[in-house]
Amino acid sequence: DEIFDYQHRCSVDGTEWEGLGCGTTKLLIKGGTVVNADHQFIGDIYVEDGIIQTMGPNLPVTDDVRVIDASGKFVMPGGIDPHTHLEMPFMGQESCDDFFSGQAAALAGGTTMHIDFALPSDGDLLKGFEIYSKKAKKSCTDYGFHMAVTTWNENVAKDMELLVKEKGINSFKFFLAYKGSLMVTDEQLLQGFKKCKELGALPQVHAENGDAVAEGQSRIFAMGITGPEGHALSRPPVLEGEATARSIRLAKFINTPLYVVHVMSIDAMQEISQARQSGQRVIGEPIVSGLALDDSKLWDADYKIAAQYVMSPPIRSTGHDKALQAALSSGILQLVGTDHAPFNSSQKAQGRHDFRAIPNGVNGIEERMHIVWDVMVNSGKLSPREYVRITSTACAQIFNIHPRKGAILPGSDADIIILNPNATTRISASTHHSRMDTNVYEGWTMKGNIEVTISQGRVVWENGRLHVKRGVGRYIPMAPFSYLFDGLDKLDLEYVSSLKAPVDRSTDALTSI
Ligand SMILES: NC(=O)NCCC(=O)O
Ligand SMILES: [Zn+2]
Ligand SMILES: [Zn+2]
Repeated sequence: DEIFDYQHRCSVDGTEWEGLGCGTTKLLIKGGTVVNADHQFIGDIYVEDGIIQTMGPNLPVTDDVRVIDASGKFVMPGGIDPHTHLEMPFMGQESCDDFFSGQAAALAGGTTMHIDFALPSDGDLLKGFEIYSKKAKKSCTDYGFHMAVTTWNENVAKDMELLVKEKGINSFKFFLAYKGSLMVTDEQLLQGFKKCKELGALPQVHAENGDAVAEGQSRIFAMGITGPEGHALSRPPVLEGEATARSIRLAKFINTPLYVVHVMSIDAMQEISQARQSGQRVIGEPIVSGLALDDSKLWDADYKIAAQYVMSPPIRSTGHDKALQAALSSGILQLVGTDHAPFNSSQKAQGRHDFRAIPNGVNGIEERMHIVWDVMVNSGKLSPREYVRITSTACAQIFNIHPRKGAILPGSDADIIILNPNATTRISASTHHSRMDTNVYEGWTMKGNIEVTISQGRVVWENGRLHVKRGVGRYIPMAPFSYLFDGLDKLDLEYVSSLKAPVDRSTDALTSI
């Protein structure tokens, strides 16, 4: 935590804050281009008590208000990362960013909220939720949870109900990969989908065929390929396409909406495209590494470099990245996450002689907003408004926290970023705020810099300095039955009425015997 530059301490509303500007609870962000997902205008935003109060041209200002000049810059909702793994126990390691360091990194990169995946503890969902809630007490920004379901029994069903009705959970992730640990069978997946639908919770899938991955790993290892490149070779896109197609079809059979996390390949993206074209409610989430990187580094002769890029589903060969970008532009895919699952080089060293033991995961929580700006907006593939939609608003809508989050509107939380399109950003492990000792975007240089991040109405990132405090991050409960569930009952009725009438056999020969 010594990396953070605390200038002074002060007390505001009984809370101790550290850092420059920490005492300012009244802010006027002046003259910027204010961008929402559906409209933009040049004007001011007035913030007080952590809430956006008013917006418009030339708002009046009093002496006790701090004015931030945003002319020539974009003023946008803070990023919401729908997919992170902080302090995650996984493959014999624990991801090296905790809820403080990971969130501090997020704030330095313009992300003001994230949704982390809480894992069950020995299959116990409630216990897992409590453990994660405790870990998150050190939070310095707002967060929510998805809950993973890794087995099926009566207790799981009961816990799901309690988590949705009393604990603010409205999404559950099912792993179709990681055989022998997190993976569920089709039967378990079906039961989970049914329960999700009943509760109005969104099922999410990690779509890779875990049985086939295990087979692929044995095959590639037996060929003498033991290094990080073996990871990509052992779980090709066809296995992601298969599991994506299977989960989409099972979701159709149950008539539930579905969210496919970390879409990494053309194969998976095309399945989502086809389902959406047929009218099925499927959400596709690409992640930054899939949009911006290719698999070439997995073949680097230096193990430390190659192992950094090991994640699942794997980062694919050139071509998949461009296709995913295009799918995002055209609306086939809806929002961008990171799957920030940071394992540093000493943790990655665990798989030095066997790629199957390399902890899976890459960094991204701090880089997402900049890389997506570069890859999608600087390239002309998306407008700033669309950028806001895929980095913030769509996530808030899907997880039912809009317009509290994901919007610059009177009454919304004052989670705001100021992006200077003419300034330059350079990404490096030597300057980032995550605890990772490497960065998969090392050396990436781009036009556009998030100069200011405001979280809960306070300036937490400014002039290249973080001003954050443990424990002020709030758990944001998420209500069930988002817009994705509207009208599902009508489709259920349509299904029932489409069934051909059953045959009356009461008078046939066998019955009368
Ligand atoms: N993706 C990855 O490699 N690690 C995190 C766990 C997961 O999301 O599957
Ligand atoms: Zn996953
Ligand atoms: Zn993940």
